[in-house]
Amino acid sequence: MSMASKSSTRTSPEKQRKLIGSQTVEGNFRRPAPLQITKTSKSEPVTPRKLPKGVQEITLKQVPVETIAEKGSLSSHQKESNNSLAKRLDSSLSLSDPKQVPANVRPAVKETKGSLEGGADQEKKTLEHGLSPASAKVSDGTSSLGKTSGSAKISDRVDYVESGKSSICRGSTSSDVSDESTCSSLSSTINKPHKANDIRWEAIQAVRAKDGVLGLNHFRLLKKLGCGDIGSVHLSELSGTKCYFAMKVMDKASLASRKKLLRAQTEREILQSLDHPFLPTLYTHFETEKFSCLVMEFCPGGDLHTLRQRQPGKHFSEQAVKFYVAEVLLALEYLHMLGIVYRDLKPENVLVREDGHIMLSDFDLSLRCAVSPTLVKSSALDSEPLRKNTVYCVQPACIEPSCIQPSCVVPTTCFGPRLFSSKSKKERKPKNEMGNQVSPLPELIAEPTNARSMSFVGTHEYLAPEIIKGEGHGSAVDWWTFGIFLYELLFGKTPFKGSGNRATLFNVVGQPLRFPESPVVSFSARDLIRGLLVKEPQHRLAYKRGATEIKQHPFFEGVNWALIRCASPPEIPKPVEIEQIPGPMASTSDKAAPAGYPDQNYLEFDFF
Ligand SMILES: Nc1ncnc2c1ncn2[C@@H]1O[C@H](COP(=O)(O)OP(=O)(O)OP(=O)(O)O)[C@@H](O)[C@H]1O
Repeated sequence: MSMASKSSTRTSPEKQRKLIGSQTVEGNFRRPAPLQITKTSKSEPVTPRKLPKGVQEITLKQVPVETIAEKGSLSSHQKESNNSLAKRLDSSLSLSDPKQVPANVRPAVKETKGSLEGGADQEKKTLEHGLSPASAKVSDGTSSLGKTSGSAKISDRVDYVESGKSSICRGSTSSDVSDESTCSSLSSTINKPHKANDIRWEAIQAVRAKDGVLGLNHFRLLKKLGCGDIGSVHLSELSGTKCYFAMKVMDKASLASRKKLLRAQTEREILQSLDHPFLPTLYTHFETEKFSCLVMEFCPGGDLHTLRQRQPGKHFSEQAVKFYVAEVLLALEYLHMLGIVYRDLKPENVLVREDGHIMLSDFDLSLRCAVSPTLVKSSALDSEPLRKNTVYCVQPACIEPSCIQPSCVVPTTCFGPRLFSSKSKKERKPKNEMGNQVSPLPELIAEPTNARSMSFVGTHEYLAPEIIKGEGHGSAVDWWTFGIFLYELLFGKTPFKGSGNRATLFNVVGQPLRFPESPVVSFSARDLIRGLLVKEPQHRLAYKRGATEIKQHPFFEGVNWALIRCASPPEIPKPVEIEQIPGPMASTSDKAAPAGYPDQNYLEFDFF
C-alpha cells in the first residue's frame, strides 16, 4: 500500500508552537500545580467548591465587558479594564517560565477544567452528585480509562454527554484489560455510515473473531508520528493486514499522576461519537495493564501548519484557503451540532488525509454541552413545510446536512432534501440558476448557544478575547479561532501576535484588526475575517446561527457544500511505500517480549 510520508511531527521546533499552559505548563518542562481561575458573575454564580490539593483559586473582580472597537483608541474605562486584565494575565502567565519556552513554540493553554466546565446543565448534573469534573478527575486517579462503570458519578456524566445517541458502546468493563473493538465493530455500520464500507473495520473484526480480544500485540508500531500532552501517536499496522492506523498510546499511570485522566476520557468519548468525513474515525479502543490505546485513522499528509511553511511566501493561495477552511467549517458545524465546542482550532490540528482532504484532530480541549439542532428552513427552493413522505432525522451519524453517502440515501435516514425532493427533474432549477450552492440546502441551526465555560484554554495567538478577559465563553470562540485560522492561512501569520505571550494576549483584547499589504487578498476574504474577528462575541458573525451564517458569506460563493468531499484538493500528499519506513520501531506484546525488546515497558511512550 502506498502512502505519503508525514513530513514533520510536532516535535520539530518549527512546528512546536503549542501546548504550554499558562496554568498547566505543557511540553518538556516541569509542571507546576494547576491554577484555576474563576470569577464572580451575576449571570453565572460560581458554586463554591473544594479544590483539589495543590490547586490555587483566584477570585477576580468582574472585568467590565467592553466592546473594544476594531478601530480607535481605548477609553479611560477601557484602560481601567486593561489594568484588571493585566492582573489577570499576570496571574495566569506567571506559572509559565518564558525562559523555558523555546522559540517558535506556539503553545496552547490548558487550564485544569473547573466545575464550570461543560455548560450549566452539566455543572448542575455533576453538582447534584456532589462531584465536580475536577474532583472526578482526582477520584478517578486509579481507575482504568476503559471503565465506564467504575464510578457511578463518572458514568452519569458519560450518559449525560452521550444522551441522544446510541449507547451501544456504553457497556462496562470490570477488567483492567478491556477491548471495545466488539462494540466498535458491531456498531460501526449502525453508528458510522460514512465509514461503513471501510475495510479496516472488517480487518479488526476478523482479528477479534479469531482471537477474541484485540490488543497491542496485534499491531506493529512502525513509526512515531508525534507526541501530544497525553500520549504519543504511532503509525501502526494491524499485523499482516496492510491496514494502517494512527494509534495514540497513553500511559495510564502517567495520566493519573498528572491528573489527565478526565482529559483523555473526554477525547475518547468525543472520538467515539464522531462520524464525519472531516473528522477522525476511532476504529477501536483497548486497554492493557499499562496503556490506553486509541486506534484511529492515519493521515499521511502531515498538518496544515507544516504544509503552509512549504508554500511560496509561506501562505496558501486564496483558492486553496477556501477549500481548507470550507472543510474545517463543515467539521466545526458538525461538532457544534453534537454539542461540542472545539476550542483548539489552528493549522497544527488540521491534518491532511491521503486524498488531500482534511481531518480535524485533537479533542482534549473540547467542551461538551447540551444542544438542540433546529431545522429552520427545509430548503430555500422549497418554502413548503416538510413533506409528509420526507422524514428528516438528526441522528448524530446523519446530522451533517450534506450527507450523501449511499447508506444515507434513503429519505427516512438522512438529511437530504435535495436528493429526495419530490419535484420532477423538469421542475428543478438548473444548477446555474442556483447561484451559490448554499441557498438550496436546508438551514439548520446547530449552535450550542448555552455552552458556558470559564476555563482558560486554547493557544495564545488563537485565544478569543472573552477567554482572555475571563468573561465566560461559549461556542462563539470557535468562530473567533476560525477567523484567526483563515487569516493565518491567507497571510502566513496570525493578526495579534506580540513579542511574547503577554503582549499577544493584550493585542487580542485591545488591538484593532489590521491586514498586511501583501499578499493581496480579496475584499470578501477580508470582510469575512472582519466579521469573525469581532471582539465582542455577541456581535461576531455566526454568534446566533453558527456555520449557516458563515457558509452564506460571499467568500464561499460557488462552494458546493454538499459535494466538497468530492472536490479536488489543492495538494495531494506524495505517496511513499509504507515498507520504506524504517522499522518497525518496536513490535508490541502485552505478554511476550518481542525479539530485541525486553518487554512492553521498553516502548517509550513519552509525553513531551
Ligand atoms: N491520525 C493521525 N494521523 C497522523 N498523524 C497524527 C494523527 N493523530 C495525531 N497525529 C500526530 O501525532 C502528534 C501528536 O498528536 P496528539 O493529538 O496526541 O497531540 P497534540 O495534537 O499535540 O495534542 P495534545 O497535546 O492536545 O494531545 C501530532 O503531531 C499529530 O500531527
